[in-house]
Amino acid sequence: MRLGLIGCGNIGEFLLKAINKDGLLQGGRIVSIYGRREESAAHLADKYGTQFYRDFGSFLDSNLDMVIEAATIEAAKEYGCKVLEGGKDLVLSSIGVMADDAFAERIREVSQQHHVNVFLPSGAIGGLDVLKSAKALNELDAVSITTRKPPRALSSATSIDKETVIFEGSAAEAIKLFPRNMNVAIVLSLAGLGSEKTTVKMIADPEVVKNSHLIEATGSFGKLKLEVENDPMPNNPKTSYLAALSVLATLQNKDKTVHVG
Ligand SMILES: NC(=O)C1=CN([C@@H]2O[C@H](COP(=O)(O)OP(=O)(O)OC[C@H]3O[C@@H](n4cnc5c(N)ncnc54)[C@H](OP(=O)(O)O)[C@@H]3O)[C@@H](O)[C@H]2O)C=CC1
Ligand SMILES: O=C([O-])CC(=O)C(=O)O
Repeated sequence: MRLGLIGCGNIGEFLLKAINKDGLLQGGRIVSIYGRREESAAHLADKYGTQFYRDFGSFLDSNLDMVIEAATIEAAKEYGCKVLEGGKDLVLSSIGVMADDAFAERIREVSQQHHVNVFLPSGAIGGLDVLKSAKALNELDAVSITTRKPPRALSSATSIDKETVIFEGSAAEAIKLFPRNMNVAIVLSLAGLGSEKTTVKMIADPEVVKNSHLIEATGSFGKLKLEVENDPMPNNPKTSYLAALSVLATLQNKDKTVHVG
């Protein structure tokens, strides 16, 4: 499987190391990367034996089977449909882009037209399997996420010196205000009740070093309560290491014939 990568930051470099250096994706290799900053992307291309493209068209034409987006919501919006129209599967990290209903609808249409797949990894959270089962008979009643991060992981809250609730509202509002921290709320919305009905609480807490997410849900199945306490990525405290692992796991599982969960 020939993979292309958009974005050469934390998740991008994690994938380059895991796949191209450590061989953790059987039969797969990142052969092309697309980035904005030539100096860092060219260095990574050299380090991990791949080709760097500055021109998106040439990147897409480099005989790829699948493209992984690990950049930003804006980049996902700009390039997502082009990838699918080019006949390639797509893995999105910046899942917040799917909070835009018109864009999400377009992604569904284009992927059907071109017979390609879009993968939305569970990212920095879990419990999506429970929500999907719980709503099989439309009997999922409520879903919430409480995110607690150190202030330095929340760029808008750098001067906070005691535990502070910095946001309470819907997932739809949360992703607009915190596009680098609330992708989790949108994947949760997609698995459950949608971004208007999924409720979010964000806490900046100077006492913690981990990024924790508490998922709670109720329905005819009973109750869900799941908390992950994530170590941050070394170079980007906003991003949890689990988010990078989940992109790799999505790639490792995509062609399995026996599906778990
Ligand atoms: N689903 C989930 O649970 C999670 C999702 N995420 C999301 O995943 C994405 C990647 O995260 P992470 O790797 O930590 O982020 P980083 O900020 O470490 O890296 C992002 C990279 O994307 C590049 N980039 C930005 N815009 C473009 C563009 N238009 N074209 C090409 N490259 C671009 C940046 O380059 P430059 O240096 O030029 O800006 C940078 O190299 C983010 O959107 C993040 O919010 C993160 C955590 C959890
Ligand atoms: O990595 C995390 O803990 C969550 C995050 O930033 C996001 O969902 O955007």
